[in-house]
Amino acid sequence: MKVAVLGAAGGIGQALALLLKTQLPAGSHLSLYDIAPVTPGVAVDLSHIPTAVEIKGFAGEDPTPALVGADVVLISAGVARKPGMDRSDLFNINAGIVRNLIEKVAATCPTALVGIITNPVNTTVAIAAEVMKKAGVYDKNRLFGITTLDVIRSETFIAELKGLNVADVKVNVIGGHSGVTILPLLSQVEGVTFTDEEVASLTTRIQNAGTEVVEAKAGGGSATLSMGQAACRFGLSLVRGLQGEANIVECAYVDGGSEHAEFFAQPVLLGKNGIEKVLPYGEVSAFEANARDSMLDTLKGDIKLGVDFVK
Ligand SMILES: NC(=O)C1=CN([C@@H]2O[C@H](COP(=O)(O)OP(=O)(O)OC[C@H]3O[C@@H](n4cnc5c(N)ncnc54)[C@H](O)[C@@H]3O)[C@@H](O)[C@H]2O)C=CC1
Ligand SMILES: O=C([O-])CC(=O)C(=O)O
Repeated sequence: MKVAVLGAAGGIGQALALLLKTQLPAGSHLSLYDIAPVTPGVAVDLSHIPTAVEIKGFAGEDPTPALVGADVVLISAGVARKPGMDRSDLFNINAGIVRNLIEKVAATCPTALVGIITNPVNTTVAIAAEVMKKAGVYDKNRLFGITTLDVIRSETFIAELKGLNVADVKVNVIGGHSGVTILPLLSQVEGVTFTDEEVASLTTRIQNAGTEVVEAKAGGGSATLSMGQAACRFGLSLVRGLQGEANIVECAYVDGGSEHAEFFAQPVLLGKNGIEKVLPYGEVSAFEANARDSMLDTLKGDIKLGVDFVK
C-alpha cells in the first residue's frame, strides 16, 4: 500500500506524516511531496523511527515521482487562514494549487483514492472532480473532501459538555466544511439529550472551531495537529477499506448522489474501490432540517465557484 502526502512539509503535512509513519500497516510505503526544499529531510528524519513503513521525500516543482504507484493521495498543499480571513479567502491561491496537483494525480495515479484537505474544501473538491473529468479519469467513488476534523471536534466537545468517555461518543457531521455548512447531527448522539440552548451553542462552537484555533494561534496559522490526527484517521480508514476490512464507515464530503447538492458530506461505507456505498444520514430534528436547508445556497455557490474555475 502506498500513501502519498502532498504538502508534506507544512503544519498538517508533517503531523500527518509522523502519524502515518507510526500507524500505517507494516510493509506500506509513505511518499512525501512539497515544493519546500526541506521535504526530503522530513522523510530522512521520519525514516529513523523504527516502524516497517518505508518513507521517501520529494521536493521541487513536479510531484510526479511521489505519485507513481500511489494507492492513496492526501493533499494539504496550500495556504492557511490568518485571523479575519474566511476559508473562501484562500480560494485565489489554493484553487490553482489543487488544480495543478490533481492534473498530476490524473496523469500518474488516476485510480488512487484522493483525499482533499486544502481549503476551501467545499470548492477544492469540485475543482478536483472537474480536472479529473477533463482528463477522462473521474471516478466519484475515489474522491473525498476530508471533513473528519469536524467529526473529532464534535466528539470531543460533546464528551466535554456531557462528562462522557470520548471513545464512546459517535456523531455524524453532514453538509460541507465551512461555517454554516458544517452540521453536526446532535439529535442522533446515543445516550445523551441536549436542551435547545445546548444544541444551538454546541452547533455554533463546532461550526466556528476552525476560527477558534486561527484566533488562538494569532496569525501563526490554523489547525495543524488536530487536522493531522483527523487526516490520519481518515487515511487509515481508506487503507483499511482498500485492504478489504469490513464495516469501515466515515463521514466525508463526496459526490454521492445527494438530493441536497452535487457534493455533500455524509457517512460512506469504504471498501476496495473507495466508496462502496453512500449511507443515509438518518433522521434529523427540526432544528437540523432547518439548518441543512438553510446552508444549501452557500454550499451550492461554493461548488459552482470550483466548477467555473476549471471550465
Ligand atoms: N479540511 C480541513 O478540515 C482542514 C484544512 N486545512 C487546510 O489545509 C491547508 C494546509 O494547512 P497547513 O498545513 O496548516 O499550511 P502550511 O502553510 O503549514 O503548509 C502548507 C504546505 O503546502 C506547501 N505547498 C504550497 N504550494 C504547494 C504546491 N504547489 N505543491 C506542494 N506543496 C505546496 C507549502 O510549501 C507548505 O509546506 C490549508 O489550506 C488549510 O486551510 C486546515 C485545517 C483543517
Ligand atoms: O479553519 C481553518 O481555516 C482550517 C480548518 O478548516 C479548520 O480548522 O477546520
